[in-house]
Amino acid sequence: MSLVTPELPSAPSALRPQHPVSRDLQGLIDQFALSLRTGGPTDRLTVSGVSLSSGTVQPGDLYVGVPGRNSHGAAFAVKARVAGAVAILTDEAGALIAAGSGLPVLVTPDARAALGAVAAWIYGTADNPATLFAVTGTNGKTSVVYLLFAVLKQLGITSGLTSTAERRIGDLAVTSSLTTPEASELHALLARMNEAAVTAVGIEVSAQALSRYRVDGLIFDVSGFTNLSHDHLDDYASLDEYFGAKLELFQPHRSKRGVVTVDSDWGRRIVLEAGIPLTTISNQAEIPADWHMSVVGASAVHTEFVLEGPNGARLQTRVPLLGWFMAANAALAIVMLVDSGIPLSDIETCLTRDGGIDAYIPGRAERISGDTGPLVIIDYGHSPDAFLNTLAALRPFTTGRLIMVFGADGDRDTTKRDDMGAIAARGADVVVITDFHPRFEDPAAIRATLLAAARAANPAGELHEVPNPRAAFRTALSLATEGDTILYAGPGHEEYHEVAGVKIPYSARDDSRAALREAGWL
Ligand SMILES: CC(=O)N[C@H]1[C@@H](OP(=O)(O)OP(=O)(O)OC[C@H]2O[C@@H](n3ccc(=O)[nH]c3=O)[C@H](O)[C@@H]2O)O[C@H](CO)[C@@H](O)[C@@H]1O[C@H](C)C(=O)N[C@@H](C)C(=O)N[C@H](CCC(=O)O)C(=O)O
Ligand SMILES: Nc1ncnc2c1ncn2[C@@H]1O[C@H](COP(=O)(O)OP(=O)(O)OP(=O)(O)O)[C@@H](O)[C@H]1O
Repeated sequence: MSLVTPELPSAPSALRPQHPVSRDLQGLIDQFALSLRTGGPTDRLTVSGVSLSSGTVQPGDLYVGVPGRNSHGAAFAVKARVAGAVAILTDEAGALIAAGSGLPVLVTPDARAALGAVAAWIYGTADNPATLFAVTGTNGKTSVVYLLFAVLKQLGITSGLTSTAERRIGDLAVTSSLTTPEASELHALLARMNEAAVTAVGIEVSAQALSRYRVDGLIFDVSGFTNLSHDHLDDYASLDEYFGAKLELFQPHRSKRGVVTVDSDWGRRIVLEAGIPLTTISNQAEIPADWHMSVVGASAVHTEFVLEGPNGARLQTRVPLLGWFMAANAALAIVMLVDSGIPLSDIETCLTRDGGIDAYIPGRAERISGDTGPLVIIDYGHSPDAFLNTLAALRPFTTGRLIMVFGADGDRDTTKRDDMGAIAARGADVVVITDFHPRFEDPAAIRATLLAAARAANPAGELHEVPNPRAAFRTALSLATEGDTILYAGPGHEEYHEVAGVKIPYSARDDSRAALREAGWL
């Protein structure tokens, strides 16, 4: 039985503490040396929460207005007041915009930079009683956070997580929007977790979160690094800059200690440039590291591995997930737990009792098919490296043809598309190119780029272009038979397809299950 089922209840109220705090607004002004520009007296006002968006303001909130790509948040001060905000915190430019809003206007030089500390003060989360784990890297963050959660549950420890897929407080699940919540939401969530007696939290930390102060006001107990490869070059000028954002997690103002995968030059650079004590882990025997993971057995539904560490430490266990990289993610999670003070022997005892890690990770190398028909895997991979890894992981379990369905998302890093097309065409026998969140880009142009790259990489390869994702999957299924594998990469756990600003309901998991049933395979 899987540890976590996808059908858990969704409860947006779980993102806020159930027992709201009440903080004196004047105390906030004094604590952060804020200047009061306009508005009425503040001496009797209290604050019970904080919000970065007028759309999420709850009565009693401090509304924080920051400049964005489209507008200055201060422009929504009236909306925030109507929703119940008691004051606005903003910058000098915002103070001018919010002057007539009827809210007391508190000014600080950079309101986004102040948000984490302010939210921690309001929610009382600065000295968090829970053990805080952070995970960063291009691929594997969500998986490691879920694996931490799973092992903690098997150890009997009530834990929480924030990830691209979900926020979790014990068994309660809430759908996520951002990978790492804004600081206002993160501290509210941690306060809610404290109420629920959560004693360990896994937090997925994107590079964007580090660059945008989203994890300010916290110091992580143990931070993990998976890997770094081409992604997000729409946000960063170079891979070096992207790396620099992630490196910050391994400095003393962010984390107490770290566990770093040293299989890449990027991991080895963290070892040289970090300012905190580090433990190293490698998935390759020849690379020197404190811990080594090696895969000792695999099927299409599980991966068995051995983890060996200092002083003869050794653990052999399995994950109910496909691919060496899931074993690497599990090994990283286990070493992070050991570095937080949990004895390896305790972990071994419960994993042996349960026959391995009891984890379910929505949309990550997730098997959709049953016992007959083609093997169907839905995966959230949308970077060249993720394609490379999942295709390589699936090949040994494919006696027939490996069919890959994928697209590239619009309004995101366009420079990775050539590699995505080329890797798919070289690694799969049949490629079906479809649309995947074109957003405001022309979907036909995105497909044309992928098709050209795929054709150039493998001129003799079988290529199909099917714009509609539902139809694309059905095309793949019509080409498949027993022994074949279909890898549908991109949508993972997501429940919508985003076209020109509209989120059209679409679950690749549900739809591909339906298609398998229509074809008589399920
Ligand atoms: C590019 C970027 O970082 N955008 C973020 C930014 O939005 P923006 O600059 O477009 O904001 P805006 O629309 O100009 O609005 C300015 C301010 O007014 C507020 N506002 C706006 C309209 C309104 O009616 N009321 C209101 O209060 C907004 O909340 C915002 O604070 O500020 C918003 C909140 O303040 C963020 O939610 C939003 O993240 C968007 C959704 C985003 O996609 N971010 C990406 C880059 C991201 O962070 N991705 C990583 C994942 C990386 C991975 O794949 O691993 C992540 O951690 O999620
Ligand atoms: N350790 C790993 N090394 C390389 N590829 C991986 C690893 N773990 C996962 N992947 C691939 O990356 C995809 C995304 O995995 P996951 O969601 O865990 O990563 P992520 O870093 O959280 O990405 P995102 O923030 O976009 O969700 C997986 O579906 C798989 O294809």
